[in-house]
Amino acid sequence: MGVLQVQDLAWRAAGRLIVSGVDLTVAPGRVTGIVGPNGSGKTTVLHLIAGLRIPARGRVLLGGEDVLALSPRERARRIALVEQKAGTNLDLTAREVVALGRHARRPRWGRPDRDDAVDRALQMADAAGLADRSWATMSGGEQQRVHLARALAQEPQVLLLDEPTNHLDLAHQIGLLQLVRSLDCTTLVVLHDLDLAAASCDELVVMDAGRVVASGSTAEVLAPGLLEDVFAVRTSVRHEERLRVLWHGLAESSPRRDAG
Ligand SMILES: Nc1ncnc2c1ncn2[C@@H]1O[C@H](COP(=O)(O)OP(=O)(O)OP(=O)(O)O)[C@@H](O)[C@H]1O
Repeated sequence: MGVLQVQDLAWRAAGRLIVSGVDLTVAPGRVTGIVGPNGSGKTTVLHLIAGLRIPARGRVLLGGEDVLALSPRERARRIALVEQKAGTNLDLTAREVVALGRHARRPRWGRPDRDDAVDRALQMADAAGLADRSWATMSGGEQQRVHLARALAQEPQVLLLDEPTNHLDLAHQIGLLQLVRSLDCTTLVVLHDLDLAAASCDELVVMDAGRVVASGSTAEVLAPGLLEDVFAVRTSVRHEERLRVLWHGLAESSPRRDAG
């Protein structure tokens, strides 16, 4: 399993740079969180890493190989993305949605063997009870668990998660992040909840206005001064049985926001 390296990444749309100068490195098996205000470029970075967008500058290397040089099949065997908003209009059951994740792992010719990976993935995502339910009738949180199962069924080296907990109840939020930590995957996860990020990420990357403004170990990065600057919120950071971020209210003013 190779290291994930993002080097000097930039992407342009509608005549403006949406992200630029983005560098990050995720070691095999580590969980790195990306945090930042709305519109700061987090989803764009995940899409660039997944090879869904072509960078204006820079590159993404997985184990030293440029992800854009990989065939779509090879990319799907190595990288799985759970999108923030992902729907399908097709009338599929949850099991059929998860089976889509096996596409790149099936033999190209001949009948596929019975594939236990779909059941395993459904169980890991606590979605086995949903297997025969219609995708279209599921709640947001149920759909989110099935999407995670689809990504797990890919058996990827790199797991990219875009706000994977935003529809989940608290037990499933904690369960998902514990699961992610237990996987043998290199994981990059976008989170809005700084306390969940504190509890579950080895490293953090903070984005603001399309740039990385801080990165490093979670304990180093989560400093109230930086959080006030970037998020315009007053916080305190506690080292209790785990690292915790508590918010106290909006900041009076923020130099970074006021400048923007
Ligand atoms: N195809 C596009 N054309 C024009 N602008 C775009 C396009 N895609 C993204 N953007 C803009 O780029 C900026 C960054 O978007 P992105 O979705 O990466 O942010 P984000 O940090 O993930 O935000 P959020 O926390 O709200 O999900 C936003 O201002 C968005 O409107």
